Amino acid sequence: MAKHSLDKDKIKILLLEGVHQSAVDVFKRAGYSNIEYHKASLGEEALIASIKEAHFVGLRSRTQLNETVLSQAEKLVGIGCFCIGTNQVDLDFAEKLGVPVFNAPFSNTRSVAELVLGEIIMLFRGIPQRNAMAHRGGWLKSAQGSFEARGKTLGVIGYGHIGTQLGILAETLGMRVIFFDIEDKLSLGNAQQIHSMQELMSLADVVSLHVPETPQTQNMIGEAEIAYMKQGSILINASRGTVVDIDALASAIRSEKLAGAAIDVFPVEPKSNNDEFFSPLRGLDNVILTPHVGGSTQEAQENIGIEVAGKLAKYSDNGSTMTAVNFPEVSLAQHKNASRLLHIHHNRPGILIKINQAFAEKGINIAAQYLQTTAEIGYVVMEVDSDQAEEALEQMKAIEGTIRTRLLH
Ligand SMILES: NC(=O)c1ccc[n+]([C@@H]2O[C@H](COP(=O)([O-])OP(=O)(O)OC[C@H]3O[C@@H](n4cnc5c(N)ncnc54)[C@H](O)[C@@H]3O)[C@@H](O)[C@H]2O)c1
Ligand SMILES: O=C(O)CC[C@@H](O)C(=O)O
Repeated sequence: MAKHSLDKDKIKILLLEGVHQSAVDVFKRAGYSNIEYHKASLGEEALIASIKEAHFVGLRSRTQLNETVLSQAEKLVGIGCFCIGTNQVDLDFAEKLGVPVFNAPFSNTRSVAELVLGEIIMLFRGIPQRNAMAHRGGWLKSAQGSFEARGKTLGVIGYGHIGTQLGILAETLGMRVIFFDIEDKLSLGNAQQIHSMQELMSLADVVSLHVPETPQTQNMIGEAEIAYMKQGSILINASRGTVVDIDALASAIRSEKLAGAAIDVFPVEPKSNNDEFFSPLRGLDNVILTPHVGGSTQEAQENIGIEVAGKLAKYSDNGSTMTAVNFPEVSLAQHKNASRLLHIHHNRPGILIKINQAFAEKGINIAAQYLQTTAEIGYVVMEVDSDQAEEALEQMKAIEGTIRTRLLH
């Protein structure tokens, strides 16, 4: 097991939003016992108080790691988003601080695809409104507005990990699948790429959104886009709440332009299960409202816990940053018979030369060296003899442009 310049029991790991026990198990197996665990997200004040002493923080989609919070997190070494989305973290600011952000890009994608498939069937059959009526004592036994999914067209917007899996699942029901993506994508099954979103929306019986939150996807579906959709079609959003203009959707449901919708994500979501959920969609029986649970299955959460905790423990133990979303990616095996120095710096010309010069002047032998950069920062990993490591660390710290350094024995 790697020795650290800081003992492992002094490394504080802050876990928020009830991340799965599998994450705690991974950290404990890796020797990290100083874990502060919270079942819910923390308000900004409490978050700042807890994150101040934390070396690693793990969160899901509710916690906002903005500039104000990150500025107070002076000891922070790494961030783990125990989900796919990373929009809740100010990634650029974290990068400037030299803090890599990791996520779980695949682990819950099947869960989302399965939920959406189920919603497609339910909405085509008009089940949400029949269910709601039955709960109120009504009885809506009629084939009116009730259809099979077979033979209908599914339009997927954002044909990534979720969109592709949904497409394959929908084809097994006999649906025709078309998709729109800003990238040219390999079509799986018989799916067909459509190069205009407007055209896709006018062809599909059900449109399902699977795009990330970006400036381009902000309110991507509003009144004008809904107007292109087929009369009596269905809209599903399990991506991010900012993608759909909810007022426009509510009025399309009321006017019966759309026959139904399923929405899992909202522009403003309650901070905890004890807070009230407000939405213009409340009370519309043909809209399935779910509390951002697309990826919330036992299978997904357990796998995410293992994946993200594993990435954080690895970065802590040996400096590996593979799959970090805001940071130069370096894949490193465990170091043996040497100490490893990690140097994060502003990406300016000549820094590596300066480090090498400083080491040469002090007679520090470099056993291995790795460098990766982004436009903003550079990440150098060096291996030196352990008896020269402290001296090497001092030399590195003195280099102009250094953001932070770490020493792993
Ligand atoms: N509801 C949930 O619980 C839940 C769970 C997991 C993921 N998500 C959300 O779903 C999103 C998609 O997940 P994924 O794993 O499929 O991501 P992904 O990155 O694999 O796929 C996203 C796709 O969207 C495309 N895209 C990006 N911008 C676009 C645009 N403006 N127009 C059209 N296409 C665009 C990309 O090229 C990519 O193919 C995530 O970003 C996350 O926000 C929600
Ligand atoms: O678990 C969560 O809170 C977020 C789930 C989902 O939106 C994701 O981004 O993976």
